[in-house]
Amino acid sequence: MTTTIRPRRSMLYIPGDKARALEKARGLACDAIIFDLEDAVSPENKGLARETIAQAVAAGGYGECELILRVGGDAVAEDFALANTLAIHGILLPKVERPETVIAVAAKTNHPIWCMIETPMGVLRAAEIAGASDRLAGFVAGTNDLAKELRARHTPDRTPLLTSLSLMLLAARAYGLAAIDGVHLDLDDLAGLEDVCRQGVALGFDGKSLVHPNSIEIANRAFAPQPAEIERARAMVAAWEEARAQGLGVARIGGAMVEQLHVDEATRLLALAEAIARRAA
Ligand SMILES: CC(C)(COP(=O)(O)OP(=O)(O)OC[C@H]1O[C@@H](n2cnc3c(N)ncnc32)[C@H](O)[C@@H]1OP(=O)(O)O)[C@@H](O)C(=O)NCCC(=O)NCCSC(=O)C[C@H](O)C(=O)O
Ligand SMILES: [Mg+2]
Repeated sequence: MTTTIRPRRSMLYIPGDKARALEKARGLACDAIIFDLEDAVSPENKGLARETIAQAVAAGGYGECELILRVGGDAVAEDFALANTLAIHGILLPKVERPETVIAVAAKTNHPIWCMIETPMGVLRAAEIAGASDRLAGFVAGTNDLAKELRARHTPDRTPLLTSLSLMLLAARAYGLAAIDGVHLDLDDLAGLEDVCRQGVALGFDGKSLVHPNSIEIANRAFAPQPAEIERARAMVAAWEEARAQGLGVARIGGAMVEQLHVDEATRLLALAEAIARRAA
């Protein structure tokens, strides 16, 4: 069995007023682009950013990339007006703290909705937010705002953020939503980026939000199923089919017991690997 699955290993933010970066992104291997109208754009450049994004999206050339518009800051009504004219795959709402925000936005646009969880209230109400609308596609962690609001430090192991990240993930998964990890601050620390990507995978995130092209390859590699995992998933499915053919409800590979739930996860992993391979081709 193969299920439809969309790789979201790498989501690259691009400030909406940076025409050169929007152009460069056409040749990048990220799974998604977040056109930013919030924190990365100064209030005086918001108009320019809207125009630049509109031209870039109309010109196209982003291939299979999922295109998402982050609205926000001042003049948010104009951001929604723009979103409704664009051929994009979703809008991202910053600093969501209550389900009513999602419900109100669902009435304003037909695009799938993503929410940034990046405040203490957003984390505490993540489950209510996740269940607010069937138009919700996923959560993106805003670890910078979160650290600021918590008065936490950015430590290499991210211990101060783990409770918030886990609560956000629990809520996302409870409602079948995607979950994307926050950005890595130090652009030159690629070893550190690799470590936090591994941590994000272990926590259960689907991918990582990024601010620079130099981090795409690392995120793509980390959030893709690893060769050993693919091999094991195939072995699991084969062992399971053999067991089922004998009327059994449990199988064994090596020292490990295999039940339906393990096969479900192996099947998801294989579908993700296939989707990534299709994209690379
Ligand atoms: C961080 C940057 C300001 C660094 O810019 P710069 O020093 O100019 O980068 P480089 O000279 O190394 O750039 C090399 C080339 O790569 C292109 N580039 C750079 N960044 C991007 C990008 N994000 N997307 C596409 N292309 C990019 C440059 O144009 C150069 O190209 P070329 O001309 O061919 O050499 C900059 O990277 C940047 O602006 N990044 C995005 C910042 C951003 O969007 N921030 C907001 C989102 S993060 C956030 O808000 C988190 C969240 O809300 C939270 O709370 O945690
Ligand atoms: Mg933020």
